[in-house]
Amino acid sequence: MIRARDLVKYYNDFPALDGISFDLEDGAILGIIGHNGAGKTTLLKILAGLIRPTSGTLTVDGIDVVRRPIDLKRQLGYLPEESRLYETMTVDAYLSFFGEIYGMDAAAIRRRRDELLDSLALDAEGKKLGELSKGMKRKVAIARSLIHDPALLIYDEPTSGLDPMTSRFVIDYIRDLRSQGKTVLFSGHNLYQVEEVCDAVMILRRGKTVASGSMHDLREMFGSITYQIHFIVPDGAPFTTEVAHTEHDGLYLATARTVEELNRITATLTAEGAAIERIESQYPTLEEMLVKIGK
Ligand SMILES: Nc1ncnc2c1ncn2[C@@H]1O[C@H](COP(=O)(O)OP(=O)(O)OP(=O)(O)O)[C@@H](O)[C@H]1O
Repeated sequence: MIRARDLVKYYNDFPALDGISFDLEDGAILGIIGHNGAGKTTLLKILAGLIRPTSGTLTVDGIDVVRRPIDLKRQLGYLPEESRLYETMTVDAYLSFFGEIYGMDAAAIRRRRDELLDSLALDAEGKKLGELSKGMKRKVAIARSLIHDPALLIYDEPTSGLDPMTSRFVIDYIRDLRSQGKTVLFSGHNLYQVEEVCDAVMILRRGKTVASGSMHDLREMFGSITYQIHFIVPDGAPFTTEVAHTEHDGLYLATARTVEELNRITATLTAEGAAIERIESQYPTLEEMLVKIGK
């Protein structure tokens, strides 16, 4: 369980984070989104114990991360926004090196490394890190974050710069990590992916949380569902209605904002001789929410 209270981070006199609080249960995925410079990386680095907040408290499973960041290391896997890999090392040597840092024995390292390379579909036999594609490098960095089988993963823009296929693979992989019981916090600019995979989303703006919760909570917060009522009217029949609507090539469309309004409109239209063709629910997307919030 992560418990953050009133985290503040100043870079000189600039408040990059300005009072962030949240709780996150084990085994959940939290997506952190916001415009460039909103404070996502700063928050993730604090959560990973890499930088200290100017003030505020943070505990992960009872460990005080601000006071004892080293104690968190064993159960934490961190993927930086840009991971610098040791270009001349092979993948095997690189992952072994990090396994050793975590005190794993050679057999355990080999087992875990093979398991990870297999699950990440990474075939880099004998290749040096400097010879790998961007997608392969990202997968190596993900394998590195998982070598010691940590319970908490903090991923800064895990799919940034990846092609759609690799990006999808990484998102599915993150989903699998949750099904293994791991807790994942990640930042991203691909809002569709965040929306798809996260149990909870936090929207940052200028170092503050402007909204957070499940996608359901956020949709409610940002103006809930609208219902689009598509209907047709019998050929040649004169059709007049009080219901506000648009018409294009014989296809009519009316919009309702509540279930009550939806029921009222469909009843009225039907009584007036229209046939309801279909009703579509429309939710505000994360992208629309970010646009609404502004920079
Ligand atoms: N080491 C630093 N020294 C001074 N200012 C910094 C430092 N790191 C970040 N900042 C500033 O803090 C603010 C938040 O930066 P941060 O990298 O956390 O944002 P972000 O939301 O991750 O942005 P992006 O989406 O572009 O990666 C920005 O205004 C940035 O310029």
